[in-house]
Amino acid sequence: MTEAPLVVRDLSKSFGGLNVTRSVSLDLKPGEIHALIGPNGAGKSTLINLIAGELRPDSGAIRLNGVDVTGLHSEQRVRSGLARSFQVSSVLKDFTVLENALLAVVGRRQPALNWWRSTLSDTQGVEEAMAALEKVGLARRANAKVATLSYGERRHLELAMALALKPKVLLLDEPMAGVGTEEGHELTELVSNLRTDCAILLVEHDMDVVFALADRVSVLVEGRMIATGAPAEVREMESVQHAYFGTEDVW
Ligand SMILES: Nc1ncnc2c1ncn2[C@@H]1O[C@H](COP(=O)(O)OP(=O)(O)OP(=O)(O)O)[C@@H](O)[C@H]1O
Repeated sequence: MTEAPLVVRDLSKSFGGLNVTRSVSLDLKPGEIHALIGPNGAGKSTLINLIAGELRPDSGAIRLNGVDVTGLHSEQRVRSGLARSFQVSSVLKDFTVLENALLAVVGRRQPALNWWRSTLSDTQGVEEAMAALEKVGLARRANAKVATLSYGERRHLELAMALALKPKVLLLDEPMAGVGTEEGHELTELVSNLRTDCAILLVEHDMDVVFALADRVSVLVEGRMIATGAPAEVREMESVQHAYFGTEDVW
């Protein structure tokens, strides 16, 4: 049987005396959107950073498409089929939309020096970058300077840059943060359609978005994974209501 695109096993991470990730295990199935939720400070971003390779775990293992990537750098994980879209805007404002998407394509294919000169005449690269922009509805803005894009359009571009890496696994850390209601709906639909391209691990605080998108939900509380299941199922779990929701009715 083929292994799940992302398998996390018994992952642990401490900062000084603080155990932020405690023996966390997680499987991401092909084509699923899996939401990771939990209260502030539960360790969601730390887990994403561990999976992306920005942080090293103290123990445990991470496998991408059957390959153990625990000891690999983030760029090597990208080449193994992992991409992430950042919470903080990471696009180059003085470049055009197309140039930003092209940078992502080139970064995947040719991380060595001397890349930019060859990139400008790289028709296949341009086609791949345009295909990624098409996916997020930004192709018509390809030649616009990023500085002229709306905030929502920049979030679309960040997604396109992640997609240009042709990932099998996409990590999305609060993709809707800071966007308005209408743009939020658009982004939700867009993310929903990405299911056919890759499996997605989504960190999201907005429960409406979680319910609209997630096939499964995992709940992280104080560094421990306390529940995984279908959204409606997880919502009803007493342990989840007790540990995560406390006095607030966030659903
Ligand atoms: N580099 C670090 N050094 C020390 N402590 C850290 C570091 N990074 C995170 N922490 C701590 O680890 C805990 C988990 O943080 P993390 O950002 O992963 O939580 P989170 O669930 O993403 O929170 P939020 O929902 O507020 O973004 C917090 O107590 C945080 O202060």
